[in-house]
Amino acid sequence: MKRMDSKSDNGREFSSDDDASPRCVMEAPVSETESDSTTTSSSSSSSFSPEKLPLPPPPAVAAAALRKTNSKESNLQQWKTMIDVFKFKNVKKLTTIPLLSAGNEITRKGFAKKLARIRSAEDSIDIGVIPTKPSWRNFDYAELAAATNDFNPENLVGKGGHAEVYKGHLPDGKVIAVKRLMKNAKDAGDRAGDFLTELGIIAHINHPNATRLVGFGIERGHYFVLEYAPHGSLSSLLFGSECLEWKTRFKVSIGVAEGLQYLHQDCPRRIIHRDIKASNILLNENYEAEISDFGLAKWLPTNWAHHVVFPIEGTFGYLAPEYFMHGVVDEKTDVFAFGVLLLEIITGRRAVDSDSRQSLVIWAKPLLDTMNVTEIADPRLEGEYDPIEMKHAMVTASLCVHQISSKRPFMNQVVPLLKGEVAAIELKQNSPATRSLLLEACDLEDYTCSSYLKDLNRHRELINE
Ligand SMILES: Nc1ncnc2c1ncn2[C@@H]1O[C@H](COP(=O)(O)OP(=O)(O)OP(=O)(O)O)[C@@H](O)[C@H]1O
Repeated sequence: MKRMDSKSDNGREFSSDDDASPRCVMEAPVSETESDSTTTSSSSSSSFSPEKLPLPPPPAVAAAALRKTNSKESNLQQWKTMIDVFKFKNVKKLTTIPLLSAGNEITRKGFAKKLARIRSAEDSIDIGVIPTKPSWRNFDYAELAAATNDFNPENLVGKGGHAEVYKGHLPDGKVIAVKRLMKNAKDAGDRAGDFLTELGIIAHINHPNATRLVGFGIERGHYFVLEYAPHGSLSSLLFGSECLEWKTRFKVSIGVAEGLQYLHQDCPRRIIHRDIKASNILLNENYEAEISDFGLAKWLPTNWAHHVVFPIEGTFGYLAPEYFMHGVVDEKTDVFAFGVLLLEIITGRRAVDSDSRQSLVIWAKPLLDTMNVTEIADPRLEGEYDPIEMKHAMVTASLCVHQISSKRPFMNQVVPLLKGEVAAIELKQNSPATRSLLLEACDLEDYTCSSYLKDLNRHRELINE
């Protein structure tokens, strides 16, 4: 469940290129005059003058939320304060975006160029698709407290590194999950920014295999109000006391794959999740998978092939090599994590064994290469699985955890592969040969299991330092 942050190997800082995304959310609730004055005052703290730049992108989801829900003055003030703080942070962050090459001080000209790139990427995004009448709303603290019996510990259904999740009931009988973000080491502005980014992303998503937003709360903390998933997380079922039957496992695998395909390719603004793992897959009343926890998710505009990000965040055991070694992130980072998740579903083993600290990818590799179904399958299944589905799952997992990112399939290839609608060989023949330069530099044809293990260990050392 724990995420970890770490420094890159030489300690240099890569900044996330996508500060643009939260800004889209942020600009919304402030009127033009207010917006201008806020930006100007923020900019005075930095050497760069954002007011000389093109106008910000049009309003987005938070505007819709605010228009719909905020009648109270105090509420508006709360938002405004959060927005002011966030804008200040955002401008500060933007002024310090380093160049991709290590050690280079960013120049004003370089920054302007970079920002122009960011803006042109944003401009290509059609955000007109945001629903004008969102079904979610702003909850008062009193409503959330009433729903959760004053955040009674008995209602606590889950706890992650960043949040506590409480089961609750609304007056109309709807069952909800209230995710209360915990105060962490970050300051108020960063927390508000993170909250708004996550809110913007969840509000944007509309797919049966992704968690559904009921609303949010901003009084006395930051809250997401989500549809309640009665069967909890895949992690609790897969590694629980009872054996999860193969039929459900396979259904969940397809659901997650379809949810990821939606995020990567089909939703109006492409999204990478960056923290796909068993505890972030929830199961609804029909045991259908819902991808949850968008705390690390990033917008991925169409004309950015990938990002270089810092800090490296995610969950140990699920991280793709190019990400934990070089900070390179794109949708293939999620594909790798999905491959690890598939291996967990197949084997009933965790991504990293808690005792031996052995990586599941390394353990499974020889069994995948030889298609050794009996050895790799979870012994708790006692052979009770569909061998064809198992083989499809193995072939898919094997391709997804390829050390070389460009050799991993895209999620719209994974779905038919997993369903057995296409063979791996056909996939290879139809794959486009395009490779990005940066990935080309990171991909080493002779990247072996042992070098992966070495990198993984080095990475673990860095986290523990
Ligand atoms: N909608 C929901 N319905 C039921 N249970 C939920 C729901 N959302 C979250 N949970 C439970 O709460 C746990 C923690 O939630 P979540 O992963 O969102 O928290 P987090 O602090 O962001 O986690 P992380 O440590 O990955 O950052 C989940 O693993 C799940 O068991």
